[in-house]
Amino acid sequence: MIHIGIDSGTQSTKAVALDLERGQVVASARAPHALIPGLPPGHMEQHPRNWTIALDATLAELAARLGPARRRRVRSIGVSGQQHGFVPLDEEGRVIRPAKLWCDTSTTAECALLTKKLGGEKAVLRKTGVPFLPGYTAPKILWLKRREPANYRRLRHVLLPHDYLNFHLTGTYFMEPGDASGTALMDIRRRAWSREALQAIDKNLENFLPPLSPSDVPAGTLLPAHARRLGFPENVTVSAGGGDNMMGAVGTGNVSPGVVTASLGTSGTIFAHAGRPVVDPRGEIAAFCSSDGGWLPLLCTMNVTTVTEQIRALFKQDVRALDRAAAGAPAGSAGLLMLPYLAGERTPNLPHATGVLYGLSLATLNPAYLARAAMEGVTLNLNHGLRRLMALGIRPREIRLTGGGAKSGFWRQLMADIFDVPVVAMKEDEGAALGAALQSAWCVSRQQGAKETSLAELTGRCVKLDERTRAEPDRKNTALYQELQARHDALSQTLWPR
Ligand SMILES: Nc1ncnc2c1ncn2[C@@H]1O[C@H](COP(=O)(O)OP(=O)(O)O)[C@@H](O)[C@H]1O
Ligand SMILES: O=C(CO)[C@@H](O)[C@H](O)COP(=O)(O)O
Repeated sequence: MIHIGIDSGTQSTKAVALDLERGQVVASARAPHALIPGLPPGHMEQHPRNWTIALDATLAELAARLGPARRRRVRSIGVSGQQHGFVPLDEEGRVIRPAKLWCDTSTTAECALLTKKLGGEKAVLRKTGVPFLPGYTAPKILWLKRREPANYRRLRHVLLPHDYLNFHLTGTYFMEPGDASGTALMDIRRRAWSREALQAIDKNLENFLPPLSPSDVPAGTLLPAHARRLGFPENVTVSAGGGDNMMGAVGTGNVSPGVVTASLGTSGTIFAHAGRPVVDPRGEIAAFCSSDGGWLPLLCTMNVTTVTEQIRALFKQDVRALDRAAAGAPAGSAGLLMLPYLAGERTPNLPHATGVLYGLSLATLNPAYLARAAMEGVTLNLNHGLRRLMALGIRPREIRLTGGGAKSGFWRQLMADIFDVPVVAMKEDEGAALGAALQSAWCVSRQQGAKETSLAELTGRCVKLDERTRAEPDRKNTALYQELQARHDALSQTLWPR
C-alpha cells in the first residue's frame, strides 16, 4: 500500500509517497508558498488559500510521479503543518482573513491580558501547562476580537493550518491533541480543552472549536472530487495529522522516550517524546502533547534558517557557498558573536528583541566571519534551550536532525560541537512529511483492528538514520563553545534583562 505524507511548512509544502511494504519513500514533490509582504513589523501572515493551492499542486505532482498502477494502491494521506497559525472561518467554512502565523509577535498585549485573567504566570502553568506566548493561537483569537471586531463577529470555526488542510481534503472540522496543545487553550495534562482558557477569550469559543479526537482517529475520507482528479481509489483515509514537530517526531523515530530530535526549518526546534506531561516551571520549554497519545516537551526558537538566508541574500551565495564561506573562519569567529533575534524571539521570550553583532573588527567584518557567526549564533541560541530541556530530565545520547538546515554538513558538525552531543541526519530529510505518512498508515491499521501494527513497529521499519552524516563533538571546539555560550547568554541577559 502507498501512504502519502504532506508537510505544509512556513516556506513550502512538501509531499512524500511511502511504499509501506518496501519501507521506502518512492516519490516526492514540493511547492513554495510565501508570506504576505509589506505588513507592519511583527505581523507575519499567510493566506490559507496559498496552502491549499500548494497542497493540490504537490498531490498532483506526486500522483503523476507514482503512475497509474501505484496511484491505485494509495490507501491514506496524513497532513503535517506549521503549528499555532490561526485560521478563522465563517459559518460556510470560508476564510475570514489571512492566518496569523507562529512567528507573528503582534499579540503581546493579548498575552498579558489572558495571563492576568487566569491569575498570573504560575496560575496559567498550573491550569493549562502552557504559558500564553505571542506565537501561540489563543492570543491571536483575542487579537481578532479586540482589533477586528467586524471579522470576529463572523467567526464560527477556529482551525490550525493542518486542520484547515484536512478540512480542504475531507470537508470535516476536526482537531487532535498534538497540534491543539500549541493553541494554549488546552489543559495539556488532561488532553482536553481548558474551559477557563477558552472563557478568558469568549464564553462562546467552545462552540467554534471541534471536539478533540484522539490522534489515531481519522479526520475523514478524501472527498470524491480530489480522488477523481488525482486518480486515487475511493475511500482514501485522511488521518488526524498533527503539527509539524509532532509529525517530525514520528518521522525521526521519536515515538518513545530516549530519542531527541532537532528540526532546522524556518524555526529551530528540539523535542523529546515523553510518557507523561513535562511542564517547565519557567515556561521556557513548551509542554506540548505528541500526535500519538504521549507528550512532546519542545524548545522553539524563531531564528534559524531565516538568519542564514538573510546572510546568503546579502552576499548572493547559494547554500554551498554559505557553508564554504563559514568554513573559512575559525571556530568562535574570533570573538564575533551574533544574537540572532532578527524576528524577535520565543525562547528566550523576547518578542520585541532585535539582533546584535558584537565584536566587529577589521578581521571579522567580512562574509566568512559573518556567515560563521550567524550559524554559531542560531545554534548557541538553540543550545540555550537544549540546556533547559536537559535540566528538566531529557538526556540526549544523540540528536536526530530533520528540516532544511540538516542538509548542511558544516552545520551538522557545528551542532555536534556546540550541543556537545553526536548528531545524525535521516535518510529521508522530510521528517515531518514521512511522519505524517506513517501516522496515516498507523491510523489505517488501527481501523483494521485485528491486524493492528504499532507506531514503533512502523517507524522501526521505515525510519532510517543516514550514518554517513553522523558528526561527533570535536573536543578541540567543545570547550571553546562552552565559553562562547556563557558570553552569548550574558550578552542577551544584559541587553534584555529578564
Ligand atoms: N544545504 C543546506 N544548507 C543550509 N541550509 C539549507 C540547506 N538546504 C536547505 N536549507 C535551508 O532550509 C530552509 C527550508 O527548510 P524547511 O525545513 O523546508 O522549512 P519550513 O518547513 O519552515 O518551510 C531553507 O530556507 C534553507 O535556508
Ligand atoms: O512554532 C513552532 C513550534 O512551536 C514552529 O516550529 C512551527 O511549527 C513552524 O515550523 P517550520 O515551518 O519552521 O518547520
